[in-house]
Amino acid sequence: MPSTLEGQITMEKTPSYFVTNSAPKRIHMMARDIKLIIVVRNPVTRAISDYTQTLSKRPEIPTFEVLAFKNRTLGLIDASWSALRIGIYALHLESWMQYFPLSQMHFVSGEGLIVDPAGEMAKVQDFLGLKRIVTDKHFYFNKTKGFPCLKKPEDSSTPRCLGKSKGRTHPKIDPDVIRRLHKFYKPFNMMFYQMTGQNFQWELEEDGASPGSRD
Ligand SMILES: Nc1ncnc2c1ncn2[C@@H]1O[C@H](COP(=O)(O)OS(=O)(=O)O)[C@@H](OP(=O)(O)O)[C@H]1O
Repeated sequence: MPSTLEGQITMEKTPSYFVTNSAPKRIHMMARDIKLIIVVRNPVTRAISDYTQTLSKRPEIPTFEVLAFKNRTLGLIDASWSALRIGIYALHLESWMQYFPLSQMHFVSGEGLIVDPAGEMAKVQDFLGLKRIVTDKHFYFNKTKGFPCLKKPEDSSTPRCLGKSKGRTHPKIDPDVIRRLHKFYKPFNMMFYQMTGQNFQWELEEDGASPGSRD
């Protein structure tokens, strides 16, 4: 990682740190005053997105419905399947809270990032103590992509959307499985809202009408 000069902030992005048990202690040893940004979305949609990504690389894997259960008849969810385990945010956050105060953490709503990217970016910039440089002016909604894109990135004069692997169409999942997963996550989500003091309102999405969700 390059040295950070006066007036610069060094950023590092590794989504898997949030769910790596050893990460909080190691990061605390490296820089205890670090600021942590965690992007979270409805864990059910997150799991389907995760599965979609794996499926694109390994089309032979079993269906989502098969992988999600230890025993489907008994309704026993396989919480050890990484696509599902990652979404138990309260569990992962607990390890971080043993080393870092909440004031050093900022939670970005994945849904908010799609419906109001400038609003989420304003909160990120405030958290980092930066001027609100990135605003509404920087985004436009790309109808073909179905997501917001950057009007004009720093290094180019043409608009830029995220790549093809972001915002892929998800496979259709059995609605009963979706319902069971919502039920499974509900207590963990409640715990997460309590721990963060933020209500992400994922329970309102149980009818499948989540903002930005195409499941
Ligand atoms: N602007 C914009 N354009 C495209 N996609 C967007 C955008 N904002 C948020 N998203 C959502 O980001 C999801 C992919 O994020 P990932 O967590 O897989 O990214 S990463 O692997 O951590 O880089 C991706 O999930 P999928 O829809 O499942 O592909 C999107 O829903």
